[in-house]
Formats: sequence, structure tokens, C-alpha cells
Amino acid sequence: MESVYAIPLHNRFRGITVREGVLLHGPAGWGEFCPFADYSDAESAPWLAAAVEASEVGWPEPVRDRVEVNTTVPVVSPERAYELVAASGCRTAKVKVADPRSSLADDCDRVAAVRDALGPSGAIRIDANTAWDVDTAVKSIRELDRAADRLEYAEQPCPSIEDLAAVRRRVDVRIAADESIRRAEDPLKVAVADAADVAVIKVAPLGGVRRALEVAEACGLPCVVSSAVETSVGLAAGLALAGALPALDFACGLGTRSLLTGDVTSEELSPVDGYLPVLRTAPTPDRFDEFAAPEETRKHWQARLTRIQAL
Ligand SMILES: O=C(O)CCC(=O)c1ccccc1C(=O)O
Ligand SMILES: [Mg+2]
Repeated sequence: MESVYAIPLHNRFRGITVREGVLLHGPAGWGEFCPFADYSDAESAPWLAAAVEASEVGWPEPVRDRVEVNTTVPVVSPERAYELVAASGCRTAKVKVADPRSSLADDCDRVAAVRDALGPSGAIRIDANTAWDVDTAVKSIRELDRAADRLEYAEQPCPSIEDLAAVRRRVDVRIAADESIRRAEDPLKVAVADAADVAVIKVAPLGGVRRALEVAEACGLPCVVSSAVETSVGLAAGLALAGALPALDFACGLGTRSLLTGDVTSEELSPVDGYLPVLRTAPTPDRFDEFAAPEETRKHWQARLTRIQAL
């Protein structure tokens, strides 16, 4: 059984305004298949493996029952950033920076507003999604570190591992690797230990909770589990991973439910006081029906699913 959803976002995120995907049901429960539109079939195959693991196999036993999460701040005005962070209840915020629509000065203003909202005990991390070259990264990270009155880490400032390592040698802010791991040809083989202080681990692009646990172990760094902005069905897979990691030293990027205008279930995984429970969720008809995708979208996803199953 399959169900295709289409849920608008509150703000543009990663260039998209509507999140789409398919929910798959099997003997182990519900899984979510939602590679972004620009992902090739080959790159989408691990996303399907993750959804099949969720619905057919299930996940390892967790070692904790709740996970601290960050709130995620898209490219919005400082006023809006302040409101989002204040309303989140989280003590850690991740701020998207280096977007084509915002200058370094805009990013500094947004980060300063987030510091105001969190207070001095909060933690602020930034995510540049590979936007900078080494020199721009060094300059920008130093300025943002000042504007934030200390950054916890800077996520993927540059595209290549070599450039991450070069930036890491020149700034005293921790560096986190995300795209370097999740878009790697063989995530089990990427040596990020000299290039990063933190590994961002995502269930779907790595092919499931078990496979992500292997990648986490192989990289030998403290891990942050992040979402791909899934519904609460997909977020539960991230929570299963965060719940099963032997050590969890940083807040996870799983507080993304609030980026979507709705959910497919009434058992929503929205953080309370900065924490999410390690729970599984199933879609509920009352909520799913509101976001059931139109016919054309359903056909598109059915075709995509069939092609990737045949790989
Ligand atoms: O980590 C978070 O706080 C949210 C997840 C997030 O930022 C993200 C979501 C979808 C695609 C890419 C990314 C990213 O971390 O780059
Ligand atoms: Mg990232």
C-alpha cells in the first residue's frame, strides 16, 4: 500500500516550497520515500532502501528514549528568525547561511537575532551547504562567529573534503561534514576525520538506520542525526538512529516538523522543551487526507518508485 503526499512549506527551503513523497506500508510499519526532485534514480535508491527497511524490517533497539534537537532557521528576516527560535523551545538553533538570496551582512543579522532569542546559554550552528571557497569560508565563519557570540560549529562550508580540512586548520570554530558524507560515492570509505569535528548523518541518503549506524561508526566522529525535512513518519527513522547511536554529544537536526505547514499523522514529532521522543509513527487518515497529492503528482511518484525498484 502506498500513499503520496504533498505538503507546502512555511518558507522556501533548499529551493523547494512543497515537500512531496510516498509513504510505504509493510509488516514492520510505515516508511517514507522522499528523495528531492533533483535527485537521480541512482541517488534515490538508498532513500528507497531506507523506506523498505522501515516498512519491512524495522530498526534496532534504542539505547535512549529521547533526543535533544535543534530548531532549523531558514533564510528569513532577523525578526522572523527571532520568532521561530523563541517559539521552538529548543536551546540549539541551526541557521542556514550563504544562500544566493542573502548577503554575509544579512546572515550576520539573522544569526545575531537568533542569539538574542536563545540567550547566552544557547548554541548556534550554521549550515552553508557547500557555498563557499576556502578564503570566503574563513572570512565568513569568523564574522558569523562574532555575530553569534560563538558558533557551536559550521556545517559543510565548502564542497570538497580537502577544502573542509583547509578551513578547519584556519578557524577555531568546529567544522561539520554533511554533503561530504551523504553525497559520497561510498560513505563507508570517506575519511573525514582530518576534515571535520562532527559528522552529520542522515538516514535516507545513507540507505537506512542500520547502514547509517555503520557509517557513524566508520567515520569515528561525534554524530548529529539530521532529517531531510520528512513528515513525522520519516522523522521517526531519524529518531531510531539517534536513539540507537552509542554516544550522542550534540543536539540533532530532527526538529524540522515546523518547516512544514502540516503532517500526515496526528502523532506529530514536534519538539517539546527541545526534545523529541524516540517513537514510531503511522499516518492517520484525518490528517493524511488533507495532504493527499493530486493525481498528476501521484502518477509521477508511482513511476519514480517503479523505476527505482527496478534498479
Ligand atoms: O539539520 C537540520 O537542522 C535540518 C535538516 C537540514 O538542514 C537539511 C534538510 C534537507 C536537506 C539538507 C539539509 C542540510 O542539512 O543540508
Ligand atoms: Mg547540511
